[in-house]
Amino acid sequence: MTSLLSSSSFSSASASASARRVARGVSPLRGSSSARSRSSSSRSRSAARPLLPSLQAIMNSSGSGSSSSDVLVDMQELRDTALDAIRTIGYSANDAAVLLDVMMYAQMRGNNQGIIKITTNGLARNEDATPMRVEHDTATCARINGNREVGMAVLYRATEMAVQKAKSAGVGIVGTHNTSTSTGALGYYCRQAAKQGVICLAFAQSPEFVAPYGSKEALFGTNPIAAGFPTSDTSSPLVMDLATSAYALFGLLEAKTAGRKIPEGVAQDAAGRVTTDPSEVLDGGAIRVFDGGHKGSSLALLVELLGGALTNAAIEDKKAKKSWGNLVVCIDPKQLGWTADEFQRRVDTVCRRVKKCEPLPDHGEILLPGERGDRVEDANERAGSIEVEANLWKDLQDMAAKAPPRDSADSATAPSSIFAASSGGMPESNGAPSTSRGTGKDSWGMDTRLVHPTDPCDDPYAAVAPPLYQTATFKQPDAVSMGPYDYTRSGNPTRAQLEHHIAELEGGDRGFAFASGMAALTAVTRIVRSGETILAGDDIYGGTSRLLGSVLPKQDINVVHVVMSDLDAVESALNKNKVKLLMLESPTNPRMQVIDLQRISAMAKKANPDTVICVDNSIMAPVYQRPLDLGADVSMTSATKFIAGHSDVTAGLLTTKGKELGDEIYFHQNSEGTAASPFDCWLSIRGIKTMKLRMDKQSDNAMKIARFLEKHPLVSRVHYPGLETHANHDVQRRQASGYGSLLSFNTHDVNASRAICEKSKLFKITVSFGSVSSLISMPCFMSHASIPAEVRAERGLTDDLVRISAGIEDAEDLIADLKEVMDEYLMETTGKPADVSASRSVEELEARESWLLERIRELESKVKTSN
Ligand SMILES: N[C@@H](CCSC[C@H](N)C(=O)O)C(=O)O
Repeated sequence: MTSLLSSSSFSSASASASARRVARGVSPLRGSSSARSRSSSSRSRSAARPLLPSLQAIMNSSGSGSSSSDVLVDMQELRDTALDAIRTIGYSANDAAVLLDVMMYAQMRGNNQGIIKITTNGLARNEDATPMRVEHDTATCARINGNREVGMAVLYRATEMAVQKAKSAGVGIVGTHNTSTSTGALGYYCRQAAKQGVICLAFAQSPEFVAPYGSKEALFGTNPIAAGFPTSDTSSPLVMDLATSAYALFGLLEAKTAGRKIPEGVAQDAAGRVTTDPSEVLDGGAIRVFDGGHKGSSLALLVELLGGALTNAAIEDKKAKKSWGNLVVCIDPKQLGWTADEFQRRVDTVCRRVKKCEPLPDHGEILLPGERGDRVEDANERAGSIEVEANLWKDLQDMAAKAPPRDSADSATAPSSIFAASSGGMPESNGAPSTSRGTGKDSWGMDTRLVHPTDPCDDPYAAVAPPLYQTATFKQPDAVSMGPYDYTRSGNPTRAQLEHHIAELEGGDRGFAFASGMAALTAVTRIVRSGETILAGDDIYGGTSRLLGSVLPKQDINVVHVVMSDLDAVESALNKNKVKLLMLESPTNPRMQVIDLQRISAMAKKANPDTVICVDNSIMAPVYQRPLDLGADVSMTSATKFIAGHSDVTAGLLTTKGKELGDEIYFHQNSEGTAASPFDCWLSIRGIKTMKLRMDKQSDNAMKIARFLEKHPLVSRVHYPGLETHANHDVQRRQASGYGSLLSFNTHDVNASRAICEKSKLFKITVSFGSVSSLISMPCFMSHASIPAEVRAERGLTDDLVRISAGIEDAEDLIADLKEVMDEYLMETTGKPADVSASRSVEELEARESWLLERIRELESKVKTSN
């Protein structure tokens, strides 16, 4: 999948093309170079006053401190090594690719925001990070809570969203807050956006280092502003990127480390006197604004307001609060009446005129903003290699050597899209509910669409809460003609309201409400005739497994199971069998495998265009995933779960594409009397309105629980698509916009699992999921008990598996509840407290060992930082 922002001129493809021009490997360089002088000072150790951890780390970066030379590194090798090094920090393949792309932009241009961040702890992952969340979203604006995720990934996402909004609504304004790591060179984001044909402005607010004009006190960050303008050379927009400070913070740190002075007039000491001693600046002094006057101060204030006040970032005590903000503004020039070409030509004209201005006698060529960096980048690209400071390169290689083996996803050195669907290079069918919209009803976001369904019943009293038509029959106009409804089995206005709403939410042609999820799935199987074949996964809900294994074979329907996460196996099963119905779940119930819905749907249609693809979407629901957009023909969401949300309804909703399929499903719903009751529909209509609020909270809780479980010695494996360690974490990020409330885990000890379920106080032992209350179950004895034991064993579904559906309680209470029970069990069975490893199986010990190694790495990096 190509990202909206991934068309960088130094993407891995172009880098590898140039890389072919030089021999792989490194060679020492002689003589000086700007790259060398930029990086050499970072080798020295120095005890700076504690600043931001990443900046402190830069000062402490490894190396001998003796003289060294730069080395010439093949570009592709640098990218590969840097990517591996980033992976050791624990980022997902996609995040790692984003970070690499942002830093390589700087590295290639000789800017100090490059890969040194990797080896100097500048990308340290935050322990408390949870997935960033779009917490406010309209057609033109959005605000992202970075949830302490890495700054570059958050700003990347914000830029994607701003571009999308600008393309669909003319303007896109996206703010971010709650990140406290560097966003790298701001120009990167503006360039990527401008390559998409929009004007982009970016503002980054950061902690207190710069004094307002006339003041002693540091209040502003270096507060850069960047802008990108599309030009007629679409691969090379005009990009400007300027700090509003007179001197870069990094430069100050470098000067201190190297024992150098800083230029006169760029900074002041604690008393506000101009100083050239970097230590005095760092010791209670401040950097000055770039012009040392009120204009620079006004621009720094502008960034503080746009990047901080507007975005919900910290605006006081910023160093301690660690919530920095960014704002991205994208404007489609078409909004001012230009075609793309016309505007680009106008930008060219202005730039040409600037370039042609007669220089002052003592001034050489007039350069446009970014032109010097462009030239360095071009030269590096042409050479296919780049100078890297020797110690930095060694540190990077040492880190990379510890990277786990790559799988195919890890090999991508250009980022794929993160979450939001985009029109610029991402397939239209991305199943994550779109965050970019135009105007009008079709353009509304999910929160709005949940609350404002179209009313197909045209209620004469315009009741805000739709009426409940609790009636079995409807009086007819006369004995020989029929009104819109006659009998509730055949149709009911309350049901019609729900059916219409689910079709709107899933993006289908027709919706149906059934008495249960199983009734809905059974109706779908009615399209399969005797002798035809259904292909299904092997990790599937027990009820579906029973339908496929014990009901349909009685009608001579063939059922083939395949490991759905194995795409080769799926392809071969699709080619070997003429599949009439393909039944998928993603994530799967109960082991939370993520299935690539888009790829499998495409494979199925290629093998047989008549195959009907049905996805059980109950775990994600349309709030997080829209299977029809990913190529499915039918989507089923159990209304018992998140839709109704309060464990008080049993119902199942189907959405179909196309008239023929819809008519056939309706025929069976009516003929077999499997529709949902009006009251269940009414409760579901009511539940839908708060669904996203609930699901977001439940997902946050699930993530926190998953992270807790991951580290508990009683747990051998956690299955949750939100964890970076999940095999298909990236597929989940691509096809869905959340991770959901459901997770499962193994203990390899049925008694331990039982104790957890039975002794916890806040988790109710029940089947089902999606309730406001947290639920816990042992699938093999409960939801999946109908699958024969030998089939479960064959599928690797073990008795010790525990499934949790996180509710909306306080995460801290839920975790404390689990912790108490789990620690107690360990104590009782091993006589040792929870943090002492009990006698365990080889697999458990291996899992424990990797966890311990990970902890050691973390501690080592902390020690390195505080040295
Ligand atoms: N006794 C029921 C089990 C229902 S499980 C409900 C739900 N879909 C889940 O996954 O928990 C049965 O036999 O079907």
